[in-house]
Amino acid sequence: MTETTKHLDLDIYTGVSKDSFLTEIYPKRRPAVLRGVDIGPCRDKWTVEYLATQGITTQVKVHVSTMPQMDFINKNFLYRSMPFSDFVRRAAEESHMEYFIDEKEVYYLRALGNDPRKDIADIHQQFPDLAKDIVFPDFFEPNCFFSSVFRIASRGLQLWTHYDVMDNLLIQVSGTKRVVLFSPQEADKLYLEGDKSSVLDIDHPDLSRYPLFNQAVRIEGRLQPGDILFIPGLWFHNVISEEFGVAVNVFWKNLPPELYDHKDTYGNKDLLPAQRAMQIVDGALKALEKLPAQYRDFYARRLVLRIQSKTYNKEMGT
Ligand SMILES: O=C(O)CCC(=O)C(=O)O
Ligand SMILES: [Fe+2]
Repeated sequence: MTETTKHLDLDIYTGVSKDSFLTEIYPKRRPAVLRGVDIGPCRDKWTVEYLATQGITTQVKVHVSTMPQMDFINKNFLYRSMPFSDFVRRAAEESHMEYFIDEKEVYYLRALGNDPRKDIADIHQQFPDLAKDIVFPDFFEPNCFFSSVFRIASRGLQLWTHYDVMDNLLIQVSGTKRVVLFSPQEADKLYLEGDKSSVLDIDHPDLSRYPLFNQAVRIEGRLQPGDILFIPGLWFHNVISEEFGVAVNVFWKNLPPELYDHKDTYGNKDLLPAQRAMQIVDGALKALEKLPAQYRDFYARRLVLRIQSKTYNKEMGT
């Protein structure tokens, strides 16, 4: 980290009830750690030994990486399928007798639906016995529920900075995690490729390639077992599992249902009006191609100014 990095601590709230969440925390639309909320018996029950007795016949598709920092640009990971019980054992061990790439490889599970193209991840469907051990906070209307996703990581694993479109409660059941978040308003400093930031090493960014990165305000904290991290939709997050860790996150549709893409099984496809706007911008860029470079540059700047003056939310300072 260089000196120019602006860093804030994540807010931590204790004694959170449905009422205090909805009146004091949720309306701020800022990430927050909720500490001490009842998450059910999973906290004590979900040891490696116990989890490894579950899901012997349930196949999971996992990321297998040679390096803890997963790289979606140079693809230093593979996808492999294995029984859930084997996966848990492997993710919890430091060195493997059986491996795909090398004995020190690390693993990450982001659970999927039964048919990943059509079905949405829901631990009640894929892991009904384990689902009995976890209680989701009743902070949103049950009919807004979208998915519940097992996230299990080897020690050291770092998930790249990305955003999801729905509001999210990330329930950390075991293991500690370092989380870094950036406001959606920092998007222009994050060098996005779709929903991900191409800056993989957020602690030592290559400033010759990503000169603005350290100007983004980072909000940082550490999740402990039992903590719940509220991640408002569009907030960027980067996660390092400091230990083998088990988490479940719950996405819900916090906006009217017709705004969401019905083909989205992950909770990360852009909202329909945003998709349409991006297609229209692509059309505008195509139209500008007919102009010589100097003119294209000028009208592109005018377009940017027009978009900024008509849409940027001036009240939302970071
Ligand atoms: O904790 C993790 O493994 C990643 C969490 C995440 O990306 C999410 O809940 O959306
Ligand atoms: Fe996410």
